[in-house]
Amino acid sequence: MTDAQTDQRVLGATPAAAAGPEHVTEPTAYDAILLAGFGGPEGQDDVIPFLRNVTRGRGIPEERLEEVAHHYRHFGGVSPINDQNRELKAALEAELAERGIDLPVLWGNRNWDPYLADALREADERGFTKLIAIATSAYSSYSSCRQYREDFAGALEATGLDGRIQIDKVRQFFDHPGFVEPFIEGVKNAIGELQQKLPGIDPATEVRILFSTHSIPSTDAAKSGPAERGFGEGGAYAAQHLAVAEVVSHAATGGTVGWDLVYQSRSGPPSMPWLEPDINDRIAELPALGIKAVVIVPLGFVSDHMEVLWDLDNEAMETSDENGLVAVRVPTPGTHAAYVKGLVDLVLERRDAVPVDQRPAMTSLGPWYDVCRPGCCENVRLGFKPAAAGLAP
Ligand SMILES: CC1=C(CCC(=O)O)c2cc3nc(cc4[nH]c(cc5[nH]c(cc1n2)c(C)c5CCC(=O)O)c(CCC(=O)O)c4C)C(CCC(=O)O)=C3C
Ligand SMILES: [Fe+2]
Repeated sequence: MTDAQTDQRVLGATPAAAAGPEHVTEPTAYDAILLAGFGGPEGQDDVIPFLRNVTRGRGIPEERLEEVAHHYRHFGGVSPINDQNRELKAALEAELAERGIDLPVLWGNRNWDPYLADALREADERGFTKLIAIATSAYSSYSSCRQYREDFAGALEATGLDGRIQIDKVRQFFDHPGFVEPFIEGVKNAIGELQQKLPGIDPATEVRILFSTHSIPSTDAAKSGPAERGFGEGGAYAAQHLAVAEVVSHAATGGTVGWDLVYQSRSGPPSMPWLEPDINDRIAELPALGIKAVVIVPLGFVSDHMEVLWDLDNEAMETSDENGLVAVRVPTPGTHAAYVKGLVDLVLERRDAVPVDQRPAMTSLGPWYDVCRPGCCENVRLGFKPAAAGLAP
């Protein structure tokens, strides 16, 4: 580093940036990939214990738990999420093998068996000490980033492997082409499908694209992303979704079709503000605007799990129907070849410390940080707990 660069870094640096690099500049010899999932029940007896795991200490009303239990019960008490992660693991292994990359994939969940702690015990038995985690979550917020990091720290503590195993995490990948391209393809296909179903429909005036993501408490949203970067009320969480929605809309329709960012799956008590508008409320407003059909894009999710199957395919479809709208739901990335390839690219980018200007990012917000900044994605209600894969607190 020249003196000028050193000076600039010191003078221009926020305290957080001074605490360590945002993007790694040294390669790391990882031993294995840790695929970190949410977890879900696999039978009726698992439903309540799973829901208790997810909501412990979170102030989620009992009525909401009963309602969500009913969603799982409807599908035999089985969430599709674990099978989807088994398929993703197999697809990653096939992609790694094809590219001649010797990195085993270990899978562990935050909220259900196999747990993160199980994956860490397996790592230890196999002599692995450096893991690179891929969480099945693309955006920045407490629930979608920091909570995974806290659960890594909790699992290290619970297994006594803290200090012996290092867990790093690939950057939030909301604007990585591997995540974004399947949505672009999906929106293009969905508009074609609507034109078949409703011959003569004018997408520019009669179709609306609804980009849907998980609602989160407004206080969490405001604190999402690095503490030193102001993103306004919705924080990095809303800013990232808006930026990706803009890219998808432009690539799929040339920006000719109107769109909204909407939220789903709100769960806190009514007294607590969560991000809005709810997808169902927005759908109900559309007929008055001359809209005849909607494209529902599960932009906040990586697979067709319960929030997608119930809250979109069931509820939002029904609301569309009640409002006389034809609706098509776009697939999530799932095991789309571009997504699987993209996740492997993210691991290699981090392993090899690829320079920032050579990292793919489809919005001006990225490529996102490798190392979460101090205070990143705070949960004001819960305070800071120890978290791996980032700078303290
Ligand atoms: C941002 C976000 C994502 C996307 C990022 C990511 O994917 O990580 C996500 C994903 C998921 N959420 C899921 C399930 C649940 N989430 C709940 C509760 C909550 N989610 C929240 C946020 C998010 N959640 C929040 C702020 C709460 C309130 C409690 C708290 O403050 O933590 C509850 C409790 C009942 C309820 O309140 O709904 C359940 C059962 C499943 C599994 C689905 C399946 O089984 O197929 C998945 C993938
Ligand atoms: Fe959730």
